[in-house]
Amino acid sequence: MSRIAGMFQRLGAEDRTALIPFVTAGDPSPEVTVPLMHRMVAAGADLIELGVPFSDPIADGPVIQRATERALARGVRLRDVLDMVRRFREQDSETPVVLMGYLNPIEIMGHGAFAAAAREAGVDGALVVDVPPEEGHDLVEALRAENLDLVYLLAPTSDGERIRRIGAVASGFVYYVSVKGVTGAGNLDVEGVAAKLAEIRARIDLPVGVGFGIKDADDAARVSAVADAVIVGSAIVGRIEQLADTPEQIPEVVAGFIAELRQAIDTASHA
Ligand SMILES: O=P(O)(O)OC[C@@H](O)[C@@H](O)c1c[nH]c2ccccc12
Repeated sequence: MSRIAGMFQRLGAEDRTALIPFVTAGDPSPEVTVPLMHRMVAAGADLIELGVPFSDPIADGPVIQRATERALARGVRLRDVLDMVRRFREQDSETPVVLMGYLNPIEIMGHGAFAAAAREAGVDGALVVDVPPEEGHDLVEALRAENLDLVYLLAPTSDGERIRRIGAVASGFVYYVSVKGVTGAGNLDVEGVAAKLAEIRARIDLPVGVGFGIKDADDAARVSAVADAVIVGSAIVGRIEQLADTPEQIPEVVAGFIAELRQAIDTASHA
């Protein structure tokens, strides 16, 4: 069983919802990321979604775009991100790591080379935003050959046919984007999310993570009542941005926020 499937199975048995923080690798500097990942796990993160910096991040809102710019300014590239995961794995063999990124840097490395290097570094899966499920893409085959999970995005606009198509190729979990637009958007409609999740679950037998627009403990609690995982990006990355000049404070402040989210989720799912 994959590390991701194992994590969801373990939490499911306890009737708990997973907490998935997103951070951009190398933001605000390369040294911060690995210690930050460990602190997030200690504070209650169940899986880490690690963003690979890319110069044209079409799906990302301003907060994550600025994080990407900080990381790129420090020269952080795909190889460096893999290296961070390798170092993270020296002390953590349990927590799944999913890389979130865009196709271009992967194509430059080569699909097969990327998949092999990701596997070897200890990556568990990838969410490649600009690879749609209908393209029987080489990358998909390459990742599958290395037993890496493939995470796909579903949106409020995804119809039954698209949900079915994604169900045929996805593994690990599927990511439901709870609001239209880019990351960091507002207006979380939990009832709308619940209705769409029922439609997804009728067609896909995988855990469903929900992200986009979850900005505090209250949002996390409400979403955790309906989702298998709560994904939080911009609210964390915004805190990192505020501490960009005092990076030594980042792990502690982010861990404090993660602990708050964790507690809200556990209280809500046991309610
Ligand atoms: O930032 P938000 O609104 O909390 O949403 C999570 C999101 O940032 C993270 O999962 C993510 C970052 N970049 C992405 C690109 C596509 C889909 C998802 C993402």
